[in-house]
Amino acid sequence: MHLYGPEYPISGKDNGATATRQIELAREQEYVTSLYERLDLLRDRTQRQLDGVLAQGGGGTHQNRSERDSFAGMYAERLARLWAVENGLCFGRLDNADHTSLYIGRIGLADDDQRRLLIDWRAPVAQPFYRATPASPMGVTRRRHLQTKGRKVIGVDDDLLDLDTLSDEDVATLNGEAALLASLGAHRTGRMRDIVATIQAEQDRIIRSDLSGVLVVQGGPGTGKTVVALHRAAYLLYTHREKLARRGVLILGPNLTFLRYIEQVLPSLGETDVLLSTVAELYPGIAATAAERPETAAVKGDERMVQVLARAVRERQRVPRRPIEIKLDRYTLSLDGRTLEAARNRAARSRRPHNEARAVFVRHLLNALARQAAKLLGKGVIDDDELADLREELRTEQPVKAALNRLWPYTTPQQLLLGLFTSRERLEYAAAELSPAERALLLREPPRKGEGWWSPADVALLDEAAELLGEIDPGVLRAGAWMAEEEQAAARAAAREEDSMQLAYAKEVLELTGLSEIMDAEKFAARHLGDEFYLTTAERAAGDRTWAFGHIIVDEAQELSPMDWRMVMRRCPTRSMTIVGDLAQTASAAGARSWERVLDPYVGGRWRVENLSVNYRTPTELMAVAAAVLPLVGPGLTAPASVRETGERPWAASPLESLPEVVKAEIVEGGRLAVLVPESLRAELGEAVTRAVDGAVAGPGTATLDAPAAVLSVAEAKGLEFDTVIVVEPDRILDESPRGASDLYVALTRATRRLGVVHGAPLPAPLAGLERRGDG
Ligand SMILES: Nc1ncnc2c1ncn2[C@@H]1O[C@H](COP(=O)(O)OP(=O)(O)OP(=O)(O)O)[C@@H](O)[C@H]1O
Repeated sequence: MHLYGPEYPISGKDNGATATRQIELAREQEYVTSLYERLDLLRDRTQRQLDGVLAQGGGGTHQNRSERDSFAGMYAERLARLWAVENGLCFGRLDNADHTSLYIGRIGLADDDQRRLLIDWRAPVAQPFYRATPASPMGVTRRRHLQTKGRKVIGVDDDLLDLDTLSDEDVATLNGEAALLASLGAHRTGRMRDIVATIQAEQDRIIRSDLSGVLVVQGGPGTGKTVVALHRAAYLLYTHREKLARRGVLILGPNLTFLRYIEQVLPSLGETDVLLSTVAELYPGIAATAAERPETAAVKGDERMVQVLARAVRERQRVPRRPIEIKLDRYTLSLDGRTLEAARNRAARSRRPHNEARAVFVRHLLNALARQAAKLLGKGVIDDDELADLREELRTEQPVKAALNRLWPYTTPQQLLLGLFTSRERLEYAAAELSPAERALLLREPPRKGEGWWSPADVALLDEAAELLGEIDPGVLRAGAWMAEEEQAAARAAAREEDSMQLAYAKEVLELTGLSEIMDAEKFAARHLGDEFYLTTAERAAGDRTWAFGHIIVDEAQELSPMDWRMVMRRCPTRSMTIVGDLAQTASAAGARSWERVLDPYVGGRWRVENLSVNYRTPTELMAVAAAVLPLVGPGLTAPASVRETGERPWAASPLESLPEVVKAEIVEGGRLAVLVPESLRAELGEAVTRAVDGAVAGPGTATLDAPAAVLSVAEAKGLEFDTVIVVEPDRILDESPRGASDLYVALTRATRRLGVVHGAPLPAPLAGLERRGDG
């Protein structure tokens, strides 16, 4: 039963019931108004507390300042949280069999006597709001959804769970599902919304599942995997705040547009300190934006690259068989093959990474050189102290330093990969297990000025290389003498950029906290940001390659390559993870085909899987078309069941040239529209549509989220949804990649209302039966 407010007039057939509903609405309004009054009061109080701290100014001891800053940070954060929950503060009520009622909302509120006024949706007592059913009412007689607009209650919608305990009047005001269906039928805005008011029972189980261990959430398109994963992040932060606030939560998504699409969900749930990232951004300081062929990315993602990189590092440690000479002012020293080999073996046996094992290698050789020098100086037998003195003397000699650098060079991950991928000889040495064709895919030109060189698939390789190479002593790194000249310039430029970023951040912090009047941003940056004092956990984690997160959520997880998984697992030694994906949607050639193969190497069968089976996005009529394509993806796959019908039938139109006109005609229907095209036609069709249709935008980029019409490749539309989708040349989408069938399935499942196909080439068999529209 839906109780409509004045903005939703209902038929006047039953005036008695209408009056009852109006009274009911007025009652709820009264309560909701009192909650907002409480919220306003808390905001005022917190603002005053913040003002009080800020009024103390910037003086005092370091300890005073740091205490003040952390109080200011705490109050500012609390204030931000209180402001974030303005919309939809309270969205539900539970009536219990013991005649008590609880109101459920985005945060918990209590009065000054600690009486609960509003329960946070994540609290255990709120669980029945999402889980109770007539078969298992969990002590609840009625679940009520409150619809609000601003601070006004505009509708009330009830689920009856225990008929016997309700009065006749109550029974007259009951219904279910209206809140969910109203939410699903709404126009899309280009940004994902939270679903806190309408979480379904199967989703709630996942959201509240244990923090520890690996949880796989498998589900077809539109089953809410992403939105559930985000609510799970909010739930875990609420329930394990202490643990997770320290170590942080990382959410990985497939691309930047997707991250922009989901970025408002957590703040709307009052959680701001979560790191959203793509795999391509996981190596601090590297912007991995270069495009490359999918076949190349597949080779880079292959597990055999572990061996390739290990051998590439060993190649840097090769020593000559012939003796080498080191000419000093007073004498000439020499190192024979055997000594070099012995030093190398000793360093290798230390099992330290390359840059750290260098100390072992160097020490061994310096000892050999010092003994030789003693002999040449006629010193006979020398003791340990004398040996040490000679060693240190030799260490500073330029020719000795040069020889050691040649024999065991300090190496950064960037240098290792650059050296490997730009040299046929090095590739042949290091990548023996790859076929000549695979090696050819890896070989490439050195970087050109102003051109991005690193691709997303390189990031996991850089990370692997960083593990094999280890840290370079910061003193050595700062001196930079071991770097080539252009690298030194790049390092200096990076340092300058970092400084200006810190300054910009300092200004932002000061403005936010109202301190800008009394504190100079430059001094503030020097004092606080230098020691990372003011950074949030997520910001600190973003800048640290070795950060270990408290929990990681991987969305569209089927796309990660084995090398990506190695990197992600290194970021989460406790293996507390939520892995969200759909194997039927795998597009990347290096992506997953089974969760066992992905996870068993790391957690040996100790992972649990939850399935989501209901599609909340795509109506039945559209899902039938997508389901027909599923057998092309693989045998035995089933499509999720849609939760609603719309009566809108999918259609097909020709010729291809009619596309701009078709888009113009469809755009009139309102909402957001996407034209999903094969990669090879993207430029051409993007141009044709944007020229003809006002406001249309061609991807990639986040501007496509806000445009009324966007032309995108299927990869760019991953994880997104639109009111209307037009899929172009499905036959070419199928043929264009080894996982073309998955791509087509993804494309056909992006619409929430309307679906059309525009084609020039014949339609693939599963789509041949589509209703024709206006063929010319
Ligand atoms: N309980 C719910 N109440 C309201 N809306 C919901 C609910 N569950 C899911 N939705 C909506 O359904 C749509 C699909 O959700 P989501 O994008 O999370 O699905 P997905 O499984 O990640 O899809 P895909 O794999 O196709 O990317 C979103 O608009 C989401 O808000």
